[in-house]
Amino acid sequence: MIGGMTVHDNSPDLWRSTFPHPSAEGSKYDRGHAVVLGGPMAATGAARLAARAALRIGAGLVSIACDPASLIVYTTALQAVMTKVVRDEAAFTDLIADPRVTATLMGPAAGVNDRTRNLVLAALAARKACVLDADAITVFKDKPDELFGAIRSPVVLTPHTGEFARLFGEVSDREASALRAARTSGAVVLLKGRDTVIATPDGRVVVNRDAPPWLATAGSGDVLAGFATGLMAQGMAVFEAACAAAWIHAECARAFGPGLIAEDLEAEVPSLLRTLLR
Ligand SMILES: NC(=O)C1=CN([C@@H]2O[C@H](COP(=O)(O)OP(=O)(O)OC[C@H]3O[C@@H](n4cnc5c(N)ncnc54)[C@H](O)[C@@H]3O)[C@@H](O)[C@H]2O)[C@@H](O)CC1
Ligand SMILES: Nc1ncnc2c1ncn2[C@@H]1O[C@H](COP(=O)(O)OP(=O)(O)O)[C@@H](O)[C@H]1O
Repeated sequence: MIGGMTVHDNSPDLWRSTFPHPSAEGSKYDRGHAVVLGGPMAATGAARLAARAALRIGAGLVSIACDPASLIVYTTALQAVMTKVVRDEAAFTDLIADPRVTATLMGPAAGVNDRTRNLVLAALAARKACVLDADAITVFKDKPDELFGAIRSPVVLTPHTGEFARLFGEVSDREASALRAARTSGAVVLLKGRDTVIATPDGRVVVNRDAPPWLATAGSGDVLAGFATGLMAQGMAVFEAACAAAWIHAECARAFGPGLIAEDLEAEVPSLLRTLLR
């Protein structure tokens, strides 16, 4: 108990019973379809990292929704991840209206502009499981209430400390700040750092402690967002998916060791999954 809050340390005991297991009879469609918003031509890496992470963690299908100009980059750089050209908000809304689309990820290198803002609002209007990271958070810095008012479905916000401050004010006590933010926004808030705090609007608080320092590397947060999205796409509840993603993310970094770059994280997933699914 800290300051009237009960805070649990993250461990598979908290979420293993709801971790998605592929069914023997199922097809890829039974494992969910995640749609990741791609960044523009000059900033495709973050969405690519996230999309591959979502696939690696078990989503049956992952598509990157991209503008026509950047299609060539995504299609040549990715194989198992699919690409869908999205010219405008209406096309994005149509894409995610497919009942087989089960989760969306918005924000990694999307750009801080009206397009990102409108597509985030479109994603939230679809009322599907949704992860909002990076620019999907920053783009609402002047109008956080507009974002909070649009959150009516299972949503995870994954800010680093700087992004957190843009919506909620400076972080003081990390657990109390994350809990306050979850209550204010109506979303699960995953506040990243060495100790990552995951808090829900109904008062649950979990801390994933002592991630190795080499996890603080460019693109690592994009991989984390992809893990959470891939788990939610498979139907895992939003809080449990956020906790599982944070735990797996840190364990992948621990397993790889120093010298890690973001691309290395997903290679550690299969051995962790073998243990978790046993
Ligand atoms: N390979 C890629 O294409 C990558 C693209 N990225 C994208 O680059 C854009 C900028 O991302 P940034 O994460 O630099 O964010 P921002 O540029 O939005 O914010 C960074 C600023 O926030 C402040 N800050 C405070 N606490 C911080 C913390 N704990 N970690 C980081 N910054 C903190 C610092 O003043 C820092 O200058 C985003 O669109 C992001 O998705 C990054 O994800 C890195 C990898
Ligand atoms: N000192 C630290 N020790 C361990 N992990 C850290 C530390 N600082 C940040 N991290 C982790 O590194 C990741 C960085 O994510 P983020 O800030 O979104 O970077 P990016 O936008 O480059 O992906 C987060 O998962 C965070 O929890």
